[in-house]
Amino acid sequence: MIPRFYPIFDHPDWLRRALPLGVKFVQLRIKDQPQDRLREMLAEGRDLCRAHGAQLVVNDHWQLAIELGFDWLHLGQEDLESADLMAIRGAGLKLGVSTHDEAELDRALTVIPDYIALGPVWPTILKKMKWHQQGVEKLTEWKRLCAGVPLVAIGGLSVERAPLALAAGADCVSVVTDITLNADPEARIGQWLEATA
Ligand SMILES: Cc1ncc(COP(=O)(O)OP(=O)(O)O)c(N)n1
Ligand SMILES: Cc1nc(C(=O)O)sc1CCOP(=O)(O)O
Ligand SMILES: [Mg+2]
Repeated sequence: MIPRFYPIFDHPDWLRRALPLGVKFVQLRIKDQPQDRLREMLAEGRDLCRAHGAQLVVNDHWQLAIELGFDWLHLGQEDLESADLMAIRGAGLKLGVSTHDEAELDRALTVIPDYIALGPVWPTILKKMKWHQQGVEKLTEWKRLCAGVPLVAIGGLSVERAPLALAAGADCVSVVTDITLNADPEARIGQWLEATA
């Protein structure tokens, strides 16, 4: 089973702030960086997480996840199209997969993922998406359809909404802007840890 709290950050500097507070499962979601810089940032994140006994999930960059000896990878449906799943599994990577509708869930289940993410449960301001808001009822449905695969709720989560997502069936709650746009991110992470303990 994965930890219940799963923040996502776009720079290892965030890990320097979050890991000492007790975050144990975290994603680096880095877009639009040159390959060399990306490699440096991921390696830095890997070393920071190892030093704190935390698990780091790499978003998107499956070749670098293999090259840098990561344990976890997250792929969306489009990422799955081009990823070499044999190589990913051969490297021992655990795999999380995004889903937004039943066709995507069916596709995700074929790769025997280590978690499935459903989103956006609430509207998100982080990125433009085809889906507006899935609602917590869909988490309950997904929990049943996931047949034992851990379920991650993502999209518009906040400290206040996290208990609703967990009560509806999510095993884990994932979050970006409720932390990164907060005036006091460290204090907000503390509230998240308390709400998901
Ligand atoms: C935990 C988690 N869930 C969903 C996503 C989204 O992945 P994807 O659909 O590939 O979109 P991008 O994040 O790559 O823009 C995620 N990263 N993490
Ligand atoms: C990266 C991502 N993926 C989503 C999905 O539904 O697949 S929602 C999302 C953004 C999550 O950010 P916030 O917590 O700020 O809403
Ligand atoms: Mg992706």
